[in-house]
Amino acid sequence: MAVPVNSKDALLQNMNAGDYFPISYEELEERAQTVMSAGAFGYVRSGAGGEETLRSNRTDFQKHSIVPRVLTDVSSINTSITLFEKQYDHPFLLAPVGMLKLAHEDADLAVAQAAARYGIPFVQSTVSSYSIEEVAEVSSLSPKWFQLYWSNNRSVSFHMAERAEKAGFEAIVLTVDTVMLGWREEDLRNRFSPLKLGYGKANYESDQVFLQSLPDESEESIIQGILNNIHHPSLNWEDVAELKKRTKLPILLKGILHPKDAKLAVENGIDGIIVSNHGGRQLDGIISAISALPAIAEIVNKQIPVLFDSGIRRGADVVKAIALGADAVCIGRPFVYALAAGGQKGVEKLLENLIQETKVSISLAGASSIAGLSSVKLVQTT
Ligand SMILES: Cc1cc2nc3c(=O)[nH]c(=O)nc-3n(C[C@H](O)[C@H](O)[C@H](O)COP(=O)(O)O)c2cc1C
Ligand SMILES: CCCCCCC(=O)C(=O)O
Repeated sequence: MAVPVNSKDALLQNMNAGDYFPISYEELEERAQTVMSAGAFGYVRSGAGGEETLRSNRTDFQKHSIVPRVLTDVSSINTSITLFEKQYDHPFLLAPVGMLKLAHEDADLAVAQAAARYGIPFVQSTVSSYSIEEVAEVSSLSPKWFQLYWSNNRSVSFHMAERAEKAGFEAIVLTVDTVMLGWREEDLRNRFSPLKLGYGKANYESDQVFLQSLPDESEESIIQGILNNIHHPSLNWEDVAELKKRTKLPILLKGILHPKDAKLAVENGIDGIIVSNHGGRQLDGIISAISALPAIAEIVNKQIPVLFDSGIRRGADVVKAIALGADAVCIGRPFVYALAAGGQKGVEKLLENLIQETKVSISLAGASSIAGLSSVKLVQTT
């Protein structure tokens, strides 16, 4: 399958394609709903509480409008970015999403291979459906980062980071907004718990330090052990400092929304941050991620990379987030739905469309590079 190089090629390719594959986020979500169980789909789609934040992640994007420039010669577009001294062709990563077997049997293996095809970093979750080593095996030469969920037993956290480093992962993303799971009404309604179903156990059942902490290695003990480990309300800056001492990899904190925490991250020598509200899945009623971004970008002032997620659905969203100060964005739910709808090929199709739509959006905004987006004007409406 050739990768389209502009919107005309994409249109032709789509016209010649056999089966229709959903293009928009809305169509993808609809398709995913038809192939996933109600519990699994509800888990992916939903947000915490009354889903106010899930909604504002989108509606606040719509409050920012691009004021495009014309006659700027956009015949040559460069969408590459550099993070931690490595260059990537596209300004996006795939956000960590746990328990991907809920969407497709091939889960992380399919997604890692799709991302590899475009040189897009895949961020593997701690609660992934395949282990760190299994993902490394299918994507040995391509960029991948590891997302760490802190564990009550610190030695388990340090050991997971060590395994990721050994397996060739290039950064550690420590998620700091999920010290406990948010109040998720949809899952309560559906009586749905993917952790209890065992979809997120791959990294635990293959971790000697974790296994040694259990009374025995039965399935029941493993699941109970994960549940005990994953609830980690005491996580604090000292733990982060300790983690930093234990790994050579850059560490990013995911889930930063307050400028003071962004400042503390810089002061504590953290290598990067991800502005995110976890896709509205943690605390409901909090600031949308896009509203939090400008003040954080301002305080960080380019000292470390600022990544962004929660609400990216289209190329124009990528333009807006970068114009508001992000260095790169992470894609979440769209790739989960694409995985459910078409496995690895589905994720590839999504990425192709997103790459293409982002290029078109950057060009039509009047810029020709990611750096050029910082001077694209946005106006805010209420
Ligand atoms: C089903 C699902 C599982 C997720 N699992 C994780 C996870 O294991 N670790 C993590 O840091 N974030 C996790 N996230 C949050 C994503 O990394 C990301 O912040 C979020 O999906 C962004 O919002 P969006 O999907 O609406 O764009 C998960 C999100 C979803 C939808
Ligand atoms: C307390 C950690 C459970 C992680 C579940 C995966 C996740 O992040 C999610 O949003 O769901």
